[in-house]
Amino acid sequence: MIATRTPVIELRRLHRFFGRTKAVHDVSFEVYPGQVFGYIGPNGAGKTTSMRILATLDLPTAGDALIDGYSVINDPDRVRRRLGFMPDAFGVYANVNCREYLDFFARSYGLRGRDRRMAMDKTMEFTGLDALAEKPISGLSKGMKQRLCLGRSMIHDPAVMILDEPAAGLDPRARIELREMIARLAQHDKTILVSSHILTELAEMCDVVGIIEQGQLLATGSVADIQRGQLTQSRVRVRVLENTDSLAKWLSEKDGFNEIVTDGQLLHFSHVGERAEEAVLLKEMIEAGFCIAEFGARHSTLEDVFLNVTKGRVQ
Ligand SMILES: Nc1ncnc2c1ncn2[C@@H]1O[C@H](COP(=O)(O)OP(=O)(O)OP(=O)(O)O)[C@@H](O)[C@H]1O
Repeated sequence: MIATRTPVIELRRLHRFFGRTKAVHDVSFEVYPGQVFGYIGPNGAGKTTSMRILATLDLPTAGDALIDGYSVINDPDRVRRRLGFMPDAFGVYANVNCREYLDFFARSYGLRGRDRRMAMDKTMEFTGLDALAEKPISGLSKGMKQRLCLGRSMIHDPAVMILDEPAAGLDPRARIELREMIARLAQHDKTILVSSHILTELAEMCDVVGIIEQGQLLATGSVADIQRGQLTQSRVRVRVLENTDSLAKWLSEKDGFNEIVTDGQLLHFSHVGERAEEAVLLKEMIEAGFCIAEFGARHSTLEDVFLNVTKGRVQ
């Protein structure tokens, strides 16, 4: 999706303190139309607190949050109409089937007559729940309950969806299905803020990520942006046509290249530093007379980035 310049979700120096706990401490970021923003952090990082403020369920201690330009403090009603919130806990409703459950939320959003029926049909079809319309909620699997919860948060066709740890507790198949649904929502021009501590899940579905810990946003940007902004650890693999041991000795005399292992024509080593240093190293190897047939580095995954960024700061 191509981002335009007006953000749909905006956090402006958001703070929320509970006594001495700084649950959210000076967090600012923007999400643009059609983007999927991954909000990543360990337990207790402040994700739910910020999302609850965006959903107008709590107020900030300082700062503001805006949906489509409307402040959660000054214009909560307008915010609610534009926003669908999927909380991390599914509300329990005894003796209600899927259709009745969605119908209740459709009516709560003021949908009447034909509009309500159309919204129900669309939501059931989107979530794949049409076959289970008459099934009591108590008999649904966790994955189906999550679909229903997603359905409830999109019944009024909001432009913005806030999804708090939607993948938590799902089996792998249900996770894949959820991921596909989120991708389809983005294709329908929804702007999505989705939280998780399951990092690899978000890497595949998000355009942008923000890493939060102890209430503070440590990094935002695309995964590649975050990697560029810091030193990364790489495992480099080199194939040299001859003199592998000489190359290993030559390399061991340089700073910053460790865990050197040779295996026939192959040489592996670790490198912590800027990516550009590896390109310089390759040039130096060739200039030193080594016949390099292959040179490649294994890139960090989002999980690596997360671990790197939050290193030593997890609560
Ligand atoms: N109502 C509250 N009263 C007091 N402290 C709170 C309250 N809500 C949250 N906190 C504290 O604020 C911090 C942030 O919590 P929050 O639930 O936002 O984190 P989270 O990133 O969503 O974590 P999780 O993944 O565990 O849901 C935690 O230290 C939590 O104990």
